[in-house]
Amino acid sequence: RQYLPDEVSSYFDQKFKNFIARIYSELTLVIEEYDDGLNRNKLFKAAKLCLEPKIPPNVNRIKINLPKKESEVSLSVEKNQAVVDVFNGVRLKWKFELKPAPDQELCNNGNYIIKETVLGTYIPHILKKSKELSKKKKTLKLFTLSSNRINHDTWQSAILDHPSTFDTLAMVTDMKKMIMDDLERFLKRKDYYRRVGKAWKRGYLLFGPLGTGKSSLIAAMANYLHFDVYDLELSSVEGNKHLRKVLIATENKSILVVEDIDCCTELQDRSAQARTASPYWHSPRRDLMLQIRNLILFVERILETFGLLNFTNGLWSSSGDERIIVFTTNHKDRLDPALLRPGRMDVHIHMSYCTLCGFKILASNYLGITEHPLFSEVEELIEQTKVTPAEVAE
Ligand SMILES: Nc1ncnc2c1ncn2[C@@H]1O[C@H](COP(=O)(O)OP(=O)(O)OP(=O)(O)O)[C@@H](O)[C@H]1O
Repeated sequence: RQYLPDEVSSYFDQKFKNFIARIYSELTLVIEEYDDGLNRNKLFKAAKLCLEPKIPPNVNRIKINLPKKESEVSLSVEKNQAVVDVFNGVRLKWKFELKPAPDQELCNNGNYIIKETVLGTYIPHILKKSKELSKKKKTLKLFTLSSNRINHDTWQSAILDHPSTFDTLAMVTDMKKMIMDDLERFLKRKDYYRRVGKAWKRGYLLFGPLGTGKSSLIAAMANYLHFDVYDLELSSVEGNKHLRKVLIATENKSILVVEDIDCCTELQDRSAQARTASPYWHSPRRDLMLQIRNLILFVERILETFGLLNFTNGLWSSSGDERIIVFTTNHKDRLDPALLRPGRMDVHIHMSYCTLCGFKILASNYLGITEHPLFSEVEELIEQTKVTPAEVAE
């Protein structure tokens, strides 16, 4: 104590403690992919993102992949291989393990096991780095529900490579600007939503005839925001419980799309099916049977609508942040008014027939023409007829 300065003695002290810790103590942290069976653990995702580029020299199994929009082959470590990361002089050993699924719900589950870790600094470092990496992410994803009966509540992803942007969209300029401004405002309003006690989400209803660009607009929104898209087909949802499960499994910063919302109940088709399937169809009691069946279908329809309202308003909205939900319909008049009220569908966008402005955008996109002597004639004609942008494009 008399001869050694404090800095020097504490340096050796620390080194000695580290040495002892290395020999005698080993801490294992387990990071499950799902925290309670439903919610994805953000740390798991962050760790996966940060560790993927690290290929240790002694690994003998490496996955290679050439993703769509990329020019370089990407490498990643196979399951059950260890990856070593060094942080502030500490070696951290990560292992991605596949647990045998306790039940089918968690068949994608896995654990990252960390040895010798520094909770206070290393984990925040991983979270920060993963945020930076995901900002740089180039490819968007389109998620659809798995058609496999066993894991029908898991989302399968494909690369979303839709070229539609707000520039290529045939739409009145003011309307485009309104949508872009609305999206921008939504992104900046995290604190506002918190302050007023509302979930940070925005609902859009796109309505209009077939081929007026509803899907193209959704793709343009995804490209503009750089958000992944979840395409939810209501016909593949088996009741409220299933719906809740699949919605909770969606990620933040995403667009949930429910197309053709007016077709979801298929009441007419189902009553027709019920009629043909009925053994009483040719019997004197058929009228009574039909009435009962129709009543059941009516109740079913109410329950489905109720479930839909429930999820737009309740659980879904509180289970994530920065969500956009887009409903599309060709028949706005057929929708339940409760579904249209503000707070559920914040912005109603009418996708209408082609205007001169839209025509000019399409002419420029398809033919590279920005001025033409026939434009004045086109202007007159386009006011007289109803033609969709899809027809003009064709
Ligand atoms: N507003 C538009 N701007 C640019 N292209 C459009 C537009 N509307 C339609 N198209 C063209 O027509 C095709 C079909 O359009 P899209 O699928 O977006 O229409 P939709 O309204 O979603 O149709 P549906 O209701 O049948 O799903 C697109 O691939 C695109 O090429």
